[in-house]
Amino acid sequence: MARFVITGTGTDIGKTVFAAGLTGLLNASYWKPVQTGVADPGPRRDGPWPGSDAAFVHAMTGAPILPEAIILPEPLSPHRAAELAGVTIPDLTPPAADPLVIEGAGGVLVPITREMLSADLFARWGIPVVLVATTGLGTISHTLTALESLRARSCRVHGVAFVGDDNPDNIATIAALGRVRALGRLPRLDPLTPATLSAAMRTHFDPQDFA
Ligand SMILES: Nc1ncnc2c1ncn2[C@@H]1O[C@H](COP(=O)(O)OP(=O)(O)OP(=O)(O)O)[C@@H](O)[C@H]1O
Ligand SMILES: C[C@H](N)[C@H](N)CCCCCC(=O)O
Ligand SMILES: [Mg+2]
Repeated sequence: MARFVITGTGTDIGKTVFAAGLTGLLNASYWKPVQTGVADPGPRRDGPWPGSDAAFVHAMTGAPILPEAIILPEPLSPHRAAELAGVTIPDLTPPAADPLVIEGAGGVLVPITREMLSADLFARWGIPVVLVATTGLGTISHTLTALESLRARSCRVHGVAFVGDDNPDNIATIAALGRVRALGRLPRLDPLTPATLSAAMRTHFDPQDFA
């Protein structure tokens, strides 16, 4: 089985870019169960909604995209975006695809509902969790805090994937104090293209670490 949940130390930190890279590296399918901040494009096109994380992953990899369980227009936490849309979050049982890369919304404790946080869902799934973290100042506390939150909820922590400029001591410190595998580091790519992302993933990550 090669099924992984991609979560992060927060929102906007690089989960989708890393998830796209991992999806390509593993020849996996991709699933974003709850997407917020994306407006309905009208009659659903044959494919991911423009502006969604799934649309980015598909553009970067051409990978099979499994439809979101729910897409909400407000760029907010799922619990609040659903309330404002007047809907309830549906059942979020992962598809059976394998290999499969699942991307969470925002950081590890983002509320899916007012009763269930993202990490609670990941624990229920029992799928290994990859925590995406930045490399610069501030990441040590953010990452160790996220790891404690995941473990307190019995999530299966697979390792940390870093995004950003190299920072060997921050990475080593997090690995040691967090008792966690540093899986690799994805540099900030410019340009960010299917080719540069694929090359960077092959250079900085080992598929065997996800076997
Ligand atoms: N390795 C990278 N190289 C270049 N740009 C990057 C990289 N990682 C992230 N970015 C850019 O940073 C921004 C945020 O990245 P991304 O969308 O992956 O964040 P996210 O954690 O998935 O956010 P969300 O919580 O909304 O899902 C995007 O504009 C993305 O293109
Ligand atoms: C809108 C954003 N891009 C994500 N989809 C959702 C992020 C929720 C963050 C909630 C929080 O931690 O305050
Ligand atoms: Mg994302």
